[in-house]
Amino acid sequence: MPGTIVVALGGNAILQPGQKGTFEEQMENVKITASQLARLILKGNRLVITHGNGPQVGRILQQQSMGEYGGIPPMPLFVCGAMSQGMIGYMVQQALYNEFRKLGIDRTVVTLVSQVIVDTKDPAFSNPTKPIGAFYSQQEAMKAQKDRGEVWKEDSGRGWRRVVPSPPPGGLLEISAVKALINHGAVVIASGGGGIPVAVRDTGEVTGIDAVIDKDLAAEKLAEEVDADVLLILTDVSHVAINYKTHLQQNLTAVTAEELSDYYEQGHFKAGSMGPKVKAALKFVENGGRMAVITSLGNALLGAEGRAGTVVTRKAVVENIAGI
Ligand SMILES: Nc1ncnc2c1ncn2[C@@H]1O[C@H](COP(=O)(O)OP(=O)(O)O)[C@@H](O)[C@H]1O
Ligand SMILES: NC(=O)OP(=O)(O)O
Repeated sequence: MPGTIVVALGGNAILQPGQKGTFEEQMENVKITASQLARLILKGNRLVITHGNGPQVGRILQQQSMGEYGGIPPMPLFVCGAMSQGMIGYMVQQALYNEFRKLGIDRTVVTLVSQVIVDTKDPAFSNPTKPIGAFYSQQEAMKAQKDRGEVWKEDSGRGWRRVVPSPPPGGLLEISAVKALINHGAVVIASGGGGIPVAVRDTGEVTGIDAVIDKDLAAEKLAEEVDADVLLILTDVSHVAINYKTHLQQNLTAVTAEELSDYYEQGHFKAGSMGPKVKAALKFVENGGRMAVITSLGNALLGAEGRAGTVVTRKAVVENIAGI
């Protein structure tokens, strides 16, 4: 059944672990992603796209400190977030334009620079959890902690990454523009990297604040705002698993919000990776969304129909093809 789908693209859809992160590599990944997304449009769906920026915003931040060599002032983390929205939005926008042209789809694609309100008093500011940038060895991580006072953590058995504060998303300032563009028939790319974190000051002005919002939690908010039928979270694993990376690992296919919530409480999903995806999926269906799906990019088409990946509904109504 076609409907409005909010698609949350994981960092992997844009930059895969082990890749250097050149423009060409990222563009190639984005082209593969775009061909999947275009097929969702061909099936009659309306798409709102959001994306992660963890790998990119960390690299942009590192590039800033390299600039100091020539006396060029570095930009703060929240500006790096804005840069990452422009960079990734541009790549997705162009790749979709070219894919639509090939397939004879007549749709405008628009990227919106999006600001998301956060609470400066949130405890997340004193407990960094969001991994950004590339993966490093433990030795390199310890050195960065000592030399630069940064916080680094091990990320799901894949290596060490810098972590930064990740407060929960509040409202998206540009939401009325998102809605207007959807109603106009455009494919909208919004709230990239979870949105640029901004705080409302006493004067009522908003200003940027150093943090990286989780894109899955921001995607859920966006999905509620645009009254989406499906929240489709695309990442680098085909399923959410319980007892992940143990000999008892079991992939979840069709699961009710109640069951998934129990697994969440039991601590099966890591903070900073699968945890927020599960939290976003639960919130979406608990607040009335038809279905939330967490799966890999290659499963996007079947996933959008609840026929692949981990499919979360309020009640077990979806027939899931186990194993895909
Ligand atoms: N219980 C789990 N089931 C599946 N994957 C998990 C689980 N816990 C942690 N992960 C990790 O979560 C990763 C996906 O999260 P993340 O790297 O944040 O994705 P993305 O950048 O695509 O948003 C997977 O590659 C996997 O290593
Ligand atoms: N902002 C964010 O959540 O990015 P990733 O999904 O790339 O970690």
